[in-house]
Amino acid sequence: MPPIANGWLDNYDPSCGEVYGQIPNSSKEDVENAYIAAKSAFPTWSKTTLDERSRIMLKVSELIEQNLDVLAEAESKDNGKPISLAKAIDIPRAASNFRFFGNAITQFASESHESVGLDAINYTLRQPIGVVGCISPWNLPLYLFTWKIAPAIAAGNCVVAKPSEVTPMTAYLLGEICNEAGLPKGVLNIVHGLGGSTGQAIIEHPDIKAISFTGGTATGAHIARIAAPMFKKLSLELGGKNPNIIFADCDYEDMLNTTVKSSFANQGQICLCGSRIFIEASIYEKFKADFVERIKALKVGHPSESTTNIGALVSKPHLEKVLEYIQIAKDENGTILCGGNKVTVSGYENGYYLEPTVIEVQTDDCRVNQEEIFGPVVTIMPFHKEDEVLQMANKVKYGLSATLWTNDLKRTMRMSNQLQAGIVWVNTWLMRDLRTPFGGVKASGVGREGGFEALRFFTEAKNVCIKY
Ligand SMILES: NC(=O)C1=CN([C@@H]2O[C@H](COP(=O)(O)OP(=O)(O)OC[C@H]3O[C@@H](n4cnc5c(N)ncnc54)[C@H](O)[C@@H]3O)[C@@H](O)[C@H]2O)C=CC1
Ligand SMILES: O=C(O)/C=C/C=C(\O)C(=O)O
Repeated sequence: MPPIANGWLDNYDPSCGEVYGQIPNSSKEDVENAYIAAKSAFPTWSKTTLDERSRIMLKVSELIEQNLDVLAEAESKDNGKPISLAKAIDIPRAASNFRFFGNAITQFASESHESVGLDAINYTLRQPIGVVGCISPWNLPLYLFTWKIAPAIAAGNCVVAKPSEVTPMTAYLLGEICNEAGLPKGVLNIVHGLGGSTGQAIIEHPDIKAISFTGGTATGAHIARIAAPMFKKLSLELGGKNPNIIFADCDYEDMLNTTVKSSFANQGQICLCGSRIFIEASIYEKFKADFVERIKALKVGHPSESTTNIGALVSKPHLEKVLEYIQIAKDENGTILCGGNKVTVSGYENGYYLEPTVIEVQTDDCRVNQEEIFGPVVTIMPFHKEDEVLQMANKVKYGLSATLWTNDLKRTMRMSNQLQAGIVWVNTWLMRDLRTPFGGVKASGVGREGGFEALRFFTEAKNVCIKY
């Protein structure tokens, strides 16, 4: 539906820097209408059988898979990521999110507790909350939008959902798919628009009782300030500055291949990317030479080219932010080992392309090692001792994920226990099992997504105690 106040926003194609469409800039009134539609759908949807909810969600998943090419092209055009990546990762994961939660809801069980000796039994209901808000970012648009919506509707809620204004296209297409799959009207209400107005209207809405948000830490803090005094349930998945810790005893080739991906996949715009690489001193010089050689070989190019490894950054302001950090690195006496410059792609001269950049830093407390850059920029530095690297790994305000490369089991256990992170990967990166808890500590967020954690978030526990 067009926005009531007829406000529109330009939508850019980052691969060429041109406007290619317009999206609604929804007002508070549009959000209110979305809320009213959700509220009226809730009594029926919350009583719809689990089998029927599951059937519709599996149909959505199937339709996402059938529309793989269209969705991947749309995602790539909106975001600048290589089409090959959208086809291999983003869109299949969006389908998995619906399939996973469509199945999970049929296995979700509540608990009972017998009060032995008191002749009483307690059972705990897990009731849907009502109308909930889902707000997602631009880096993995459909992947993260569906990661929130799927558990919310599986649990029987109705949703007001806002994708990022920077990458709205696949959310729009998902709406059509949900209609085709037979999701009843009002269960999912997608509103487009700016964070500060449309998003703000969602978080301020007195009757939207839970907010699931993924995005920047500053925005997360703002949302918490508004939502906490209203006693909303909050799930905040925020930024990261994740350590990638490499010991000399690791499987070197495997580590090198994976580290290229964990540094630069999706142009480094994944909150889980390992942006601070710490290497044991005995293999530092070898790693430095091999890594830089591999990064120099990556091809920056138009997202539609099958040979492109690194596409365009998502927006001009974001490109400028990342370039500022490269300047900060130079000012801090960091050494740019490769990259650092904008790239001009022939025929797409105004696109937002940047070389993958590796910076050698002297200390772990410089700004480029402490602040989230969220682009194709990583730092490297050597370490000598386990305690030393553990201390550096933990000495940031964030605590989302950490990656550890070692074949020493005792060290794995010691480090995993002490790393301040919600997720630790050992000898792998971004290996996802959707049943596992997903989220961060410290400034990386509050709450956990994934599996039954997400279904618990999107339900209220009510205990019933019966004396017999
Ligand atoms: N997944 C992650 O960890 C992400 C981290 N970031 C980080 O955040 C920085 C800023 O990027 P942005 O695009 O500005 O992210 P953002 O946090 O502002 O945007 C994420 C979502 O929140 C919405 N939003 C913004 N202000 C809001 C408000 N007041 N109320 C409700 N919703 C609101 C946006 O419209 C978007 O849908 C990035 O440079 C990066 O460092 C950005 C995107 C994703
Ligand atoms: O759930 C996942 O597999 C990945 C999530 C990634 C983000 O939340 C992010 O980059 O913001």
